[in-house]
Amino acid sequence: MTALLSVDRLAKHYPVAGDRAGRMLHAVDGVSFTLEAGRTLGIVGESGCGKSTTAKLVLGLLPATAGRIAFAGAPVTAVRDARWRALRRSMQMVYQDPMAALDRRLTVGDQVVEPLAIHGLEAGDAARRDRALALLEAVGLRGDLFHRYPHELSGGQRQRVVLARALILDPKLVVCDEPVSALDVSVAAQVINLLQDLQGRFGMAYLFISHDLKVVRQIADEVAVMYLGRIVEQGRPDQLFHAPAHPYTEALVSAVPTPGPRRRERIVLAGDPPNPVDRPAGCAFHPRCPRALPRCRAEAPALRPAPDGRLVACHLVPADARAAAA
Ligand SMILES: Nc1ncnc2c1ncn2[C@@H]1O[C@H](COP(=O)(O)OP(=O)(O)OP(=O)(O)O)[C@@H](O)[C@H]1O
Repeated sequence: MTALLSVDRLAKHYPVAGDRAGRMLHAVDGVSFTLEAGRTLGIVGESGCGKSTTAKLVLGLLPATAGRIAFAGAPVTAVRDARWRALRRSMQMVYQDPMAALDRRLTVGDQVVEPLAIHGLEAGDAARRDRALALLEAVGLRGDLFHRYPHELSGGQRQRVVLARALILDPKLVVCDEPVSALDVSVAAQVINLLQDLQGRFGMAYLFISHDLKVVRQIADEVAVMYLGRIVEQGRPDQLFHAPAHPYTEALVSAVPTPGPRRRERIVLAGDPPNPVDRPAGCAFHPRCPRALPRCRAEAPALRPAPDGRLVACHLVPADARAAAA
């Protein structure tokens, strides 16, 4: 079966402004993953690890330095031709700040139907209105908000409008970049529930980006942990939460408060993430790793399957013997 989205050794490097040595910033540095139709892949990691850049590359909003992206079997590039526009209909984006995504001068109803006009899919006025009302209902908004303006809504309501607007094109993939980070905890939980409900109803896949492991755990079928432009661990949320294998995942998980007696001791990592211009030699995590070995300073670990099927890039984690022999 062909994956809906397949990303192969994707990289995005930026020249460092004014750097005489011609050094490059490695924002994304060889990321590979696949996402099946109707599933959710979460991407987590600290600020600056390359999550948003990965999202923009997947959507064809930025040209990649290297690597390949295929969506429904067709290559994704950032060349804005007719094929790109057709692909973009099937891939929608939901950002952190709904106010920035909405046009202050348009009513809720007009915002929701606008993508139909942008993509030349205009039906009659009545049909568009019915479709918008159905989507407002699907995202849990009352029809009487149709004539309201974004500033008259709460943050949670605005994010629901953004979702209705994304869904009117019937996308196969919705890239959600920190979609609930700007919302209060209880509203964020409602929006996460709504996202799950909408996926059950409409069947789209989510690429769900967040710095918040707790949120990703709730929604994702699979989680990829990024560190300095690379995936360091990828597996099911329960695997990563109950027994994180990479010391970086372990530190992230230890920072998530858990109720009850099984409280973990929080692992505080030394220092900030290193600069992606001066990527440390060997494993990029070794300067902050509490368990680094001499080998970690010299040799970059590959992302390999562990015996339980997850992928881990760490010299401390034994590889699956079958995969190692292959
Ligand atoms: N246009 C650009 N030019 C140069 N460097 C960039 C550009 N965009 C991003 N970067 C750098 O690439 C790295 C990855 O950035 P990115 O925004 O993808 O990270 P992120 O994990 O999404 O972080 P955040 O959660 O803060 O958005 C950072 O070091 C960032 O400064």
